[in-house]
Amino acid sequence: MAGLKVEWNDWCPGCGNFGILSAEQQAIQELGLDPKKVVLVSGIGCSGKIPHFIRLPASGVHTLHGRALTFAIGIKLANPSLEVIVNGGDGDQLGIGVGHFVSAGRRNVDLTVIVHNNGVYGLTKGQASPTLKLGVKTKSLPKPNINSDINPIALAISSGYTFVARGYAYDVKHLKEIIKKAIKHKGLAMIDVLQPCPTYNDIHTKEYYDKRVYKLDEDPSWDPIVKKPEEMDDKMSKAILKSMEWGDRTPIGIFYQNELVSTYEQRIAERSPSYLDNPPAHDVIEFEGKPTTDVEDILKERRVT
Ligand SMILES: Cc1ncc(C[n+]2csc(CCOP(=O)(O)OP(=O)(O)O)c2C)c(N)n1
Ligand code: SF4
Ligand SMILES: [Mg+2]
Repeated sequence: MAGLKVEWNDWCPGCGNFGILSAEQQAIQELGLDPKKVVLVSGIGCSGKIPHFIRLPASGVHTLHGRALTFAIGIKLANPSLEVIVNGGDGDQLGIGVGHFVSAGRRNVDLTVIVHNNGVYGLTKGQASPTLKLGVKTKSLPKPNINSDINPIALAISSGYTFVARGYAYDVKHLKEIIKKAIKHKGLAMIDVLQPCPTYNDIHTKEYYDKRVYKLDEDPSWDPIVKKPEEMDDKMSKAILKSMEWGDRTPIGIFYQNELVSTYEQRIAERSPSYLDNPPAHDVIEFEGKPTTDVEDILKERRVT
């Protein structure tokens, strides 16, 4: 899908996805990234259409439901010089894909993961997503939600994500700044974006969030950045506690950031010194239909003696 220019868009009027798309596009441009070195990887859902709708000559892969993160990790590890951004719904990443979401934290691959948190399965007409709270009844549910919810911020922090933030789709300027920081962060970044779905979620609307969201960065005492290893437990606990604030006052901004943890790419490079200069994507794997890769050569550096 490299360089695809799409002039249409079929999101419903007022959908929060427009704000996310705009913030993401502006973040890429303001950081001065070469769009040809940016890859957007999405799952299945309304949110999954971002790689089609972006107006930049970036590459995009619209993958399978719940599997965007696995494709993204593969792309980044094959070619660490690419900037890889994952876009997926709350159902995609915290329902069917939650196993990948959790285990990705152990590796800390240098990626940005954006969760479009609308409380519903938008594309399939409004079933409850994993972020909808117990007892809440959105308009296409016949009865109130029978399941408890997942807190994406607390889950990401406890899984090992090293940049964890929340944005609001209707505050594009603020969200853009968070996306820029997440992209610049060295390690696995997750942004939980409050994304109104005016078609199926009549509870968490723009009017609902406009009254409730407040910015963490406006509180001078809030410092989410881990600067010394001994601060880690305290900052993690404070961030998780803060993520439990919900309802009348809902915080947005950076909850936790820690660049003291090595990335998976650095860990591989320690074992295979040529990895970063000569990653797998540079290998010529076939010539005139015949494989050129000598597996013995690749395995040499990894041999356990
Ligand atoms: C393996 C698989 N299971 C189920 C589906 C059906 N399906 C498509 S999108 C979707 C949920 C979409 O919700 P979410 O991930 O929250 O994205 P949104 O549409 O809200 O952006 C489901 C269950 C599918 N496409 N593939
Ligand atoms: S169904 Fe909801 S999430 Fe999907 S495009 Fe419409 S408003 Fe957006
Ligand atoms: Mg959803």
